[in-house]
Amino acid sequence: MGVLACTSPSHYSPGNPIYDFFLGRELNPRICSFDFKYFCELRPGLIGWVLINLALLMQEAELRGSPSLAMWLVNGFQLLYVGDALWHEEAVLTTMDIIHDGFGFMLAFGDLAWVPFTYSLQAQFLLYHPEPLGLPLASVICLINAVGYYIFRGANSQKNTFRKNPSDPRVADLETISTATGRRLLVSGWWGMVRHPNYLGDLIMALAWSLPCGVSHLLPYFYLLYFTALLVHREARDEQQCLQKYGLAWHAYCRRVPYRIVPYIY
Ligand SMILES: NC(=O)C1=CN([C@@H]2O[C@H](COP(=O)(O)OP(=O)(O)OC[C@H]3O[C@@H](n4cnc5c(N)ncnc54)[C@H](OP(=O)(O)O)[C@@H]3O)[C@@H](O)[C@H]2O)C=CC1
Ligand SMILES: CC(C)CCC[C@@H](C)[C@H]1CC=C2C3=C(CC[C@@]21C)[C@@]1(C)CC[C@H](O)C(C)(C)[C@@H]1CC3
Repeated sequence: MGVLACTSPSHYSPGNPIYDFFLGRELNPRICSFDFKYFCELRPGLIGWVLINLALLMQEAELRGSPSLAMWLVNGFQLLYVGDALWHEEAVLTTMDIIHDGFGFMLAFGDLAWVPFTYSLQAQFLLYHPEPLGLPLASVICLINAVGYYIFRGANSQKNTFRKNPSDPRVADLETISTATGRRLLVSGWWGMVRHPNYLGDLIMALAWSLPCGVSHLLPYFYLLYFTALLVHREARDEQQCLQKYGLAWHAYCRRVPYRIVPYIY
């Protein structure tokens, strides 16, 4: 990839071939302006995930006459998530994958295979294990998804708006801590509640995607379990990077906002 790239800095490598294979050597492999990592992060995997879900919904309609309410909910929630990612496409440029991680096995396999085939597990499960779902429970699940989405979107938009233009009226009144790099850290609003409010919203949505499948089987909860492990690990990596970037200011932020993801728990 390094040979093909026109302008790609190398990703930090400790010289360990397994690490290099997993996290990649190139940070942004490109052919001129075509950035492989940026393209793969959003387009093929996320669109493939929605198409697989839709195919499963249509197959259920063919098998049982019409798609079940549970199948509609799973399709609707995940379509909202993917639509949101594509609508806010430029926000992906500030994620850890784009800024820090190389385009190695983790992201290539993760984006192109893992996301479409494992993130559609709930819809696959519903096709083989139909789950009757009444309107009251469906409404509660919709509410859980709406709360998760509200936190996820609110937190991500607040940070992105602040990073783009700190004097934007939507964020100008928020309290901040100055750092030695000149960048400021938000300490009120969503980012004053926990240090990763966007992860909290994402996890609440993950729960809402599994609940329509009932509680008789662990399989539909695979995403929630995997995602919790991924975000706990990701949060620890991000803390390390922020500590390196912001030093004492990061310590001050941690004292001011002691919880990482879940208020009063973690
Ligand atoms: N569905 C999925 O499979 C996955 C989804 N996600 C989602 O992707 C989104 C992005 O996640 P990710 O890239 O991990 O991390 P974040 O979007 O949380 O970004 C972390 C960065 O934000 C900045 N930051 C941290 N605290 C503050 C603060 N108080 N004020 C201002 N800036 C701050 C720091 O960078 P700097 O200061 O340099 O700007 C830090 O490195 C999340 O919503 C996550 O849930 C993530 C992984 C997988
Ligand atoms: C193969 C391994 C076990 C794990 C691979 C991890 C990857 C699948 C994830 C790492 C970060 C991701 C993000 C999204 C999808 C999953 C991967 C690639 C994301 C594009 C999903 C949609 C969101 O709105 C987002 C914020 C744009 C996400 C960015 C991080």
